[in-house]
Amino acid sequence: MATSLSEAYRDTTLQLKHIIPLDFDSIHDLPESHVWTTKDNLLSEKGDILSIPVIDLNALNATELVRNACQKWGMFHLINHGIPLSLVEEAEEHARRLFGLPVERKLKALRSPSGATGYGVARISQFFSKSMWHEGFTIMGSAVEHAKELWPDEYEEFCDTMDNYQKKMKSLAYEILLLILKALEVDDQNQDQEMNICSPSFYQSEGALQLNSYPCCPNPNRAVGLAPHTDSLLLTILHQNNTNGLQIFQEGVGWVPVPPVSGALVVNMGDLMHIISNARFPTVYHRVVPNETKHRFSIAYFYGPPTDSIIAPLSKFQIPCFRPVTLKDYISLKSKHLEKALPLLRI
Ligand SMILES: C=C1C[C@]23C[C@H]1CC[C@H]2[C@@]12CCC[C@@](C)(C(=O)O1)[C@H]2[C@@H]3C(=O)O
Ligand SMILES: O=C(O)CCC(=O)C(=O)O
Ligand SMILES: [Fe+2]
Repeated sequence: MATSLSEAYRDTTLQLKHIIPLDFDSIHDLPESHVWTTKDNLLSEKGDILSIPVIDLNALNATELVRNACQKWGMFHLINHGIPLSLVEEAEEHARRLFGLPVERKLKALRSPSGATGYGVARISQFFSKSMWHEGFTIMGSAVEHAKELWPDEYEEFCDTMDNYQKKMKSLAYEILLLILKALEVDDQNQDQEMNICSPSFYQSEGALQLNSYPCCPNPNRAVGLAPHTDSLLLTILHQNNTNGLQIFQEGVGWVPVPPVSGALVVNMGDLMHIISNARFPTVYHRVVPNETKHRFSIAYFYGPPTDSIIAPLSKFQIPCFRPVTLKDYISLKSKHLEKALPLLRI
């Protein structure tokens, strides 16, 4: 039996203090545990004029637009993506309902120290001495076990919405992946072969869903919503509610805000895409800054191949700059070395 994604994320080293979020409802001042002194808050001076491209999935020149956006930013806003707005709104509504529960209730669905799913702080928290102004809920496959802990009698609607959302995201992610392979000039003939490099059973990948909540913050300048990181898998599809906060880092430019575009989903490249594109596409280093007056919610879908797939630069690249790695091994490298995982694979 192949290892499931949640098994690959099983961790035996995490401690409970690295899982339980703050009880935001009862806090009126920023506690010392959440004050980040080293945070460089500097936004790019060109930040206002720089903006992440908006791409229409049905545009005739979508491939070229995706190629340029991926090369320059590793990120784009996607419109005409075919996901009904009603489904996105429904999922956001469920996320609000979940994070709005009293803390005792949310803690019933706490991620276990060795587990991958449920309520808790972001996994990367263990690498930082200060805590983030954030709470999350991770779903891999069915959410039913944790949903029952949150709402013993009325968990079904939540599960149905999350199932449906994941299913739609998965087919959209696949469509985007094909577009990206085209953008990388993998011709149709080679496509099957290239897909096999990613996986013999690519279509069985499950992906993961992360609901994020960043409550209003009493002192946003000294706090961090989500610390800078890159996403590990192939690509991420993000819905952000109408609240600023997401920023991406560009070498030589600084932090660039990614304000929400109504109706659009944000697509960003992850570490695995950086590998298969032989470093032609950057993996996006991003963070979230908190807000004093608006509560930010976001929903991220992480798309990747099955965990036993071998990840390597596409065969068209004659001088590969990464050595092959299975996703399972990459996950364990990343959980030990965070952003030093990718350089460790450099040839
Ligand atoms: C499939 C994934 C992707 C994960 C781990 C696992 C489930 C939760 C995802 C996140 C969500 C929050 C940021 C991140 C960096 C984190 O701490 O947990 C992500 C991470 C990754 O992209 O590495
Ligand atoms: O809230 C956001 O916009 C960012 C979320 C994110 O980066 C993640 O879940 O990996
Ligand atoms: Fe992320």
